[in-house]
Amino acid sequence: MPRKVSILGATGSIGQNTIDLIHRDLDAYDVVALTGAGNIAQLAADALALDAEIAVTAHDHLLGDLRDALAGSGVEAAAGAQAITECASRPADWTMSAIVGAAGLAPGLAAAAQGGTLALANKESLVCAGALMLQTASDNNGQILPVDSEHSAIFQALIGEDIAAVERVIITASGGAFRDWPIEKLAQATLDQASSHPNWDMGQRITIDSASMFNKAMEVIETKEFFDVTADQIEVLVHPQSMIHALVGFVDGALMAHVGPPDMRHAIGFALHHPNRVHLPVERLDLAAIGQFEFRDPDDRRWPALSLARQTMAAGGMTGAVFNAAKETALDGFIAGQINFVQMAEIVEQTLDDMTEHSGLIHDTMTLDNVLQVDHLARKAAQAAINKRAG
Ligand SMILES: NC(=O)C1=CN([C@@H]2O[C@H](COP(=O)(O)OP(=O)(O)OC[C@H]3O[C@@H](n4cnc5c(N)ncnc54)[C@H](OP(=O)(O)O)[C@@H]3O)[C@@H](O)[C@H]2O)C=CC1
Ligand SMILES: CC(=O)[C@@H](O)[C@H](O)COP(=O)(O)O
Ligand SMILES: [Mn+2]
Repeated sequence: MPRKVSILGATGSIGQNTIDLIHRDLDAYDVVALTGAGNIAQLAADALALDAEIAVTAHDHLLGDLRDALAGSGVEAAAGAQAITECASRPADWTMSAIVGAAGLAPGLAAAAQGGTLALANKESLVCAGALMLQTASDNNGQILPVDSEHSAIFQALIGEDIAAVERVIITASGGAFRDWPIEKLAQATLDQASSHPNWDMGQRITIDSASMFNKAMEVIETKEFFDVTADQIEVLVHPQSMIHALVGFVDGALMAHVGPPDMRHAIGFALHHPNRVHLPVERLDLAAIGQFEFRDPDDRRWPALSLARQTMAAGGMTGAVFNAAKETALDGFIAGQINFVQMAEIVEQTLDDMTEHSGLIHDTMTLDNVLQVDHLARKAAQAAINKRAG
């Protein structure tokens, strides 16, 4: 029986890598839903090639273009955030959650609520609402498998292990585009410079987050939400080669490292086939040619995002939604040229402080509505902080 699969964020970097794997063995899958936003040509081409049930764009004004591209094919077309959430709730055995940003939260929850396996690349949904995501999957006999490379690595290192025997979890960070820049030059970093990753080929937003270390800050929170470990057990280690993705340290002193090339088709393929391991089309590392692995401690002055993540975890409740919304708004501000690279962390810090006036809401019950309300207020506060600096 072919497996029913859906891909949310199909036109992006993770989505395209997922389609690459599915394409190689198309008879094994029935594609239910593919979603995208602005890239209608890609969305339509993939929906046709994979014979999807439905293709959905996030943008209402692009529905006509999508309908035209799919005319006569039998593939349904739809548009809007609501339609994405609706298609995510259609029965599927396996769903890839790879929309970028908090926009992926409601569709991810809808997919988790219909049971099946949710392969989770959208780290923002764990940062904003980790407990809700996990509870929703477990209430509906579903499972969430991590796709973020570090979290897939931790998951793999923990197979057959007792979590009580874990002493620490180390996630690696490439250091991003400005790893070796003088700190005093960072305020002049341009959008182009920040949009280039030394090792990974990814979407623009996560690439800039890697340069600011906000990606790793999110991943520290993601680790705490997904695995049964405390914030104090999570460490970040700069590893410029991005070949060791994470290490788990056990009480007997052993460190289990996950090593592989920087190619997301490993983590995606692992989540697609778990609990089996199948042949995947990724490079095999030649360790003798690599010669050595390099490590350093992260510098808090260069990457203040890491201590902001610690502050966020200590504050608890829905502070993760504040952190994520502030980070997304600050990133928009940097992309739009309203603030400089260094000011992104300042905006997040100020938003965390300003949002303490909503501490009642932040510590209320975690529901989708409450998370979205926190997200909305935090975006407003972050935008106000940006406007103050810009004007
Ligand atoms: N790329 C990577 O290697 C990794 C990514 N991740 C995470 O996976 C997620 C996706 O990242 P990545 O693939 O790089 O991102 P991309 O920017 O490449 O792709 C994002 C996807 O989301 C769609 N999209 C954008 N805005 C919206 C919206 N408002 N509503 C619905 N869909 C939208 C895009 O559509 P369109 O392109 O048509 O506009 C595209 O399909 C992120 O959460 C990221 O942090 C995690 C680990 C590694
Ligand atoms: C591929 C992946 O998982 C990214 O999240 C990666 O971690 C980004 O690289 P950085 O280590 O530079 O954040
Ligand atoms: Mn990662």
